[in-house]
Amino acid sequence: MASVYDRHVDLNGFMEGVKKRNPGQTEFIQAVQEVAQDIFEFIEDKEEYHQAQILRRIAEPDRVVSFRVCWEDDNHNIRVQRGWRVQCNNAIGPYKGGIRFHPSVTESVLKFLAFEQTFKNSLTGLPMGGGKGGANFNPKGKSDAEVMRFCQSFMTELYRHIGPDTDVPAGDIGVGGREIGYMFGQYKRIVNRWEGVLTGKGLEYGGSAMRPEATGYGAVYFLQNMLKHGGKDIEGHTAVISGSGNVATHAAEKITQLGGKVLTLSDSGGFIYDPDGIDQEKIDWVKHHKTHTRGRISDYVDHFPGASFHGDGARPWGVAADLALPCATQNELNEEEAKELVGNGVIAVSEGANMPTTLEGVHVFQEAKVMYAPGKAANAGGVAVSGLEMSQNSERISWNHGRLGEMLTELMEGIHGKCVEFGDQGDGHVDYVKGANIAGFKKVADAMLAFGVV
Ligand SMILES: NC(=O)C1=CN([C@@H]2O[C@H](COP(=O)(O)OP(=O)(O)OC[C@H]3O[C@@H](n4cnc5c(N)ncnc54)[C@H](O)[C@@H]3O)[C@@H](O)[C@H]2O)C=CC1
Ligand SMILES: O=C(O)CCC(=O)C(=O)O
Repeated sequence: MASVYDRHVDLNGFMEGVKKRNPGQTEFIQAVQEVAQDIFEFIEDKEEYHQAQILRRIAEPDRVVSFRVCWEDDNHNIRVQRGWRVQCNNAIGPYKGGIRFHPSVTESVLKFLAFEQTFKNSLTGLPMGGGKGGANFNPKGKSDAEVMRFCQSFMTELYRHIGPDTDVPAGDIGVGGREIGYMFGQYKRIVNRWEGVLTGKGLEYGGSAMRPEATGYGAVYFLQNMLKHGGKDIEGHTAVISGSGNVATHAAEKITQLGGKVLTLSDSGGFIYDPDGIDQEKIDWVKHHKTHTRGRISDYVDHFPGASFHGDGARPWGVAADLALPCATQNELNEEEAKELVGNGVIAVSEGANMPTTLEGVHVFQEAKVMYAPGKAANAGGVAVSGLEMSQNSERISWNHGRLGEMLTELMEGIHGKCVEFGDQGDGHVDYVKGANIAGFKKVADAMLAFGVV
C-alpha cells in the first residue's frame, strides 16, 4: 500500500511543525530556522535524508532533563532554582557542551544552544555530540559559599545523567573555573572516581592548557583566516567587541597581539569606548576586575580616564570600526545595529558568542557581502580544546601550552576550510553561514543514516 505520509515537506511546512511542537520557544525556533533554510537547499536532491527524516530528528533533542535545585543562602533562606541538561544528539560522540548560570536561562535558550552545539562540535572534526545545560541561577552578588552550595546541589542531581563517555559538560556564561571546581569536586565525591567528566578544569586537577584562551583566540584565528582568504589582515585594523568575560577578553588579547586596536568592551550595564585602544595592561585589569573583584565594566573609566562609559544597557555597535566581535550573549546585535556596522564600513564579523546576531541582522551582513562568521564556526575553538582535554584525561597525559596552541590554530584553519568548501558562492564571496551549517550537518546526518531508525 502506498504511504500517505509526505516526507517531502517544504521549509515552511517544516518550520510550522517546529513551531507547533515547541510553543513559545523563540530562541530554539530561531536557531532551527537559521540552519533549516540552508539544509533544505542542500538535501533537495538527496532522497536518503528525506526518507530518514534526518533534519526532523536532529531538531528534536534526544532528551531534556529538568530538575529542582535547592540551596541555602547566607541568611539561611531556602532558595529553589530550576536546572536542565539538554542532550541534543550523540551520533558522533558523547554529548558535549557548556553549563550556563544566568537568570535568563530557560528551556528554549538551552535547546537552542544544544542544537547549535551539535553542528559546532561536528565542525571541529572531533568525536563530540551536542548538549548544553544550566540553571536560572544568578551568581552575581552571591558569596563564594553560596555559589559553592548551589554548584554542589546542582551536581547532586546532574551527576546521574553525565559521565566521561556519556555527556561531558563545561563552562559557559556564569560558569568559569570557580564553578567547575565546585561541581567537579562534588561529582568526584558522589561517584568516588576521578574521571574527565567536566572540561575547563583547573590545571592542577586535569584541566588543559589553552582551554581558558581557546574560544576568544579561536574566534580571532577564524577571523584571521577569513581576512586572509579575502586578501586582508588584522594588523592596523580597529575592532569593536561586546562582553567582558572569558571570550571577550581573550578575543581582545589576540586582536591586540596581532596588531589590531580594540575600542570597546561591554556588560549588561553598557559599554566602554576607549579611543586609545584597550591594550594588554587594560585587558589584564578587566580580566581581574571581572573574575576576582566581580565588578562592572563601568568602573573601567575610573582607572583609564581616556575612556567613556555609555550606560543603560547601550551596545557598542554604533562605534565605527573595521572588525566586529560580538562576545556576550544571544540576540545582542539586531538588524538596525547590523546596518549601522555596515554603514560604518565594517569588513568582517566574527561571533565569539552563540547566536549573538538576530536572523534579520544576519541577512543584513549576507546581503552586504560582509565576511560574516557565525558562532558555530567562529567560537568552536573552545569546545575543540575541551575535546583535547578529554583526550588528555583518557590518556592520563598533558600537553603543553605551545603544542595546544598549534593544535588550536590548525583546528580553526580546518573549520574555516570546511566552511569555504560548502559555502563558496563562486563569485569570490563565501557564505560562512551556509558553509558551517552544511558541513556541520553532513557528518551528523551520515552517522545517523548508518544507525538506521533510532
Ligand atoms: N566560554 C566558552 O568557552 C564559550 C562561550 N561561548 C559563548 O560566548 C558568550 C560569552 O560567554 P563567556 O565569555 O564564557 O561568559 P562569561 O560569563 O565569562 O561572560 C559573559 C559576558 O557577557 C556579558 N553579558 C551577559 N549577558 C549580557 C547581556 N544581556 N547584555 C550584555 N552583556 C551581557 C557579561 O556581562 C559578561 O561580560 C556566550 O554566548 C557563550 O555561550 C561560546 C563558545 C565557548
Ligand atoms: O567546552 C565545552 O564543552 C563547551 C563550550 C560551549 O559551551 C560552547 O561551545 O558554546
